[in-house]
Amino acid sequence: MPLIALTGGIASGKSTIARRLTEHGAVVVDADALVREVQTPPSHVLDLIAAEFGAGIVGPDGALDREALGRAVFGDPDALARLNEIVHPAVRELSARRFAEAFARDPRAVVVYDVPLFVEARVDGPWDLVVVAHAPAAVRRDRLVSERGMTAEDAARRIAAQAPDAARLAVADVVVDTAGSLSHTIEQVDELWRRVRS
Ligand SMILES: CC(C)(COP(=O)(O)OP(=O)(O)OC[C@H]1O[C@@H](n2cnc3c(N)ncnc32)[C@H](O)[C@@H]1O)[C@@H](O)C(=O)NCCC(=O)NCCS
Ligand SMILES: Nc1ncnc2c1ncn2[C@@H]1O[C@H](COP(=O)(O)OP(=O)(O)OP(=O)(O)O)[C@@H](O)[C@H]1O
Repeated sequence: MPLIALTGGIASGKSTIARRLTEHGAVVVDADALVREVQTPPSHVLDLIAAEFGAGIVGPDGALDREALGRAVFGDPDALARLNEIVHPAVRELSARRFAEAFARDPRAVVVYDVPLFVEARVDGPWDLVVVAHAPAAVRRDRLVSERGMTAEDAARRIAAQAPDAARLAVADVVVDTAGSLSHTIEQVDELWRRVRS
């Protein structure tokens, strides 16, 4: 039955942790995927985004131009706040539905919500555990540059658009140290799984 929130800054290793938990049998609900789902046309959320940020934010195929919207919001806190106000309520509703569906299918399921903006969006819920993936911002910035091809400036803007490490650590029940080797991360996740399953 446990409902677990998994958060961490960008490139902190949440996906790595979520994948390992899936291998153990957890049901992972991915907030980034829910964001994409509520933005896929036909979509009331997409209509609101176009009304707020201009029709140029929607490509010729009718889909959201993510790069253009990213340029508009990362680096402009007011614009980002307006985007969040449009997107987050829809994601909140959809996530609650997904948790309920997972527990209806299997009341003993371990459901993990992979949610980057747990702190920023004040995502509330009856969490049994809050797990924070933690690697210092400098490590995450280097990963964004070397592995995702971002410029150092883009990486810094994305990181600055999120809560500081201390704010996430303050709400953690469990911290997974993701600054070391991948096998060190996996070992900690396996330990976490034993704890939630015992
Ligand atoms: C601005 C958008 C179009 C950029 O799309 P893009 O494909 O470049 O990035 P993607 O969605 O894959 O996000 C990658 C990472 O960026 C960070 N990020 C995304 N949105 C935000 C945000 N609103 N505030 C801070 N960080 C964010 C997160 O760490 C996320 O995991 C998109 O991120 C978006 O619509 N964001 C608003 C909704 C949101 O809050 N998403 C975060 C998940 S809860
Ligand atoms: N010890 C580690 N634990 C986890 N990931 C690591 C570690 N060392 C290096 N990495 C790398 O760091 C990157 C983390 O990216 P990942 O997609 O897992 O992060 P994320 O938190 O899900 O990011 P996002 O917020 O952008 O969705 C991966 O490329 C992963 O291989």
